Amino acid sequence: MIEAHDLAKVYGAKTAVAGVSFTVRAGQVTGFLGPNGAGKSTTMRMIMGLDRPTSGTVTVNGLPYAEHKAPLHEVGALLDAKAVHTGRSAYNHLLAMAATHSIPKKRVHEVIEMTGLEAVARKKAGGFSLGMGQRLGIAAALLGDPQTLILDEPVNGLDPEGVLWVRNLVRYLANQGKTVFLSSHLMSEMAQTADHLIVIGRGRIIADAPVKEIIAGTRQARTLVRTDSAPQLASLLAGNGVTVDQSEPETLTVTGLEPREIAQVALSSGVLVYELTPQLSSLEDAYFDLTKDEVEYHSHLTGGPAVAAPATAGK
Ligand SMILES: Nc1ncnc2c1ncn2[C@@H]1O[C@H](COP(=O)(O)OP(=O)(O)OP(=O)(O)O)[C@@H](O)[C@H]1O
Repeated sequence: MIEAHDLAKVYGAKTAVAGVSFTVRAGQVTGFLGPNGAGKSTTMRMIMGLDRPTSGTVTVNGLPYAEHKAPLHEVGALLDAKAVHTGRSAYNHLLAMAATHSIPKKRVHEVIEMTGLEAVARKKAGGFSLGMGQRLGIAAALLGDPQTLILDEPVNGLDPEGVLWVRNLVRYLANQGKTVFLSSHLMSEMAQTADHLIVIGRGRIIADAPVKEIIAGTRQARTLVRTDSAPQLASLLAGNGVTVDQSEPETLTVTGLEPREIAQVALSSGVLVYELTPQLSSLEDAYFDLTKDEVEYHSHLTGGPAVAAPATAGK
């Protein structure tokens, strides 16, 4: 378990983390999501004792990281996949780490196998691709079979097979009762991987809830409507907080009304409707809604979540 209380980090005039409190629980995958510069890496570094908090506290399994006698058995972290001694082979790198905690060679072989590094284990880590470096970083994090895992952008640089592998691995570890804390910019990835999300924007927590609640809670109901009288129905529905977007001749997307209310309007005007489908909002939509006021560098999001402003028909 990870527990942060009023945790803050200020660099000169810059407040990177503005006093956050949260709990990351065992037995589930918790995603740490936020735009660039939101404070994710700084928070993770403070958890790992690599950055001293300006104020507040953070503990891992009940103690500050530095007070654990055998930290590799408590918490494994992937914070910077490039932080590997480049001249050493992957095997020797892991062996050297293992030696600091009297971890047997057998475990080194195990983590190499778990991370699919067998073929390159004797090669110098300096020549590794980004994806291989990520796998090695994850192998190192798993070495002490820790109760808590902290992975900063673990799918960064991985191919689709690697992404799937990370997803299955973290799920497996959470099912074993471990605490898994994972950061990512990839909202779609989080939707498939995490059970619970902590969303951070400009150093503050803006959501801390199960993924399902975040998806369900932030958007107004949207309904796909198919009708042979699209312009007529659009003008009947639009206005008073209801927006209607016509994407195809017989297709409308209605925001702000429940399907039953749309059907009622259509019925009372004699308009034929042949499909009414509630649209589930994606995590990407929810994330964009949550963070739209919290983005430090707006340009970083312009190529990101595609949330088209609905056009209002009939105006
Ligand atoms: N050593 C430092 N000195 C000064 N400012 C820093 C330092 N480290 C981070 N910051 C600033 O603190 C803020 C939070 O940075 P942080 O790296 O924690 O964000 P992040 O959410 O991990 O972002 P990204 O996804 O881009 O890595 C940013 O504005 C960053 O520029």
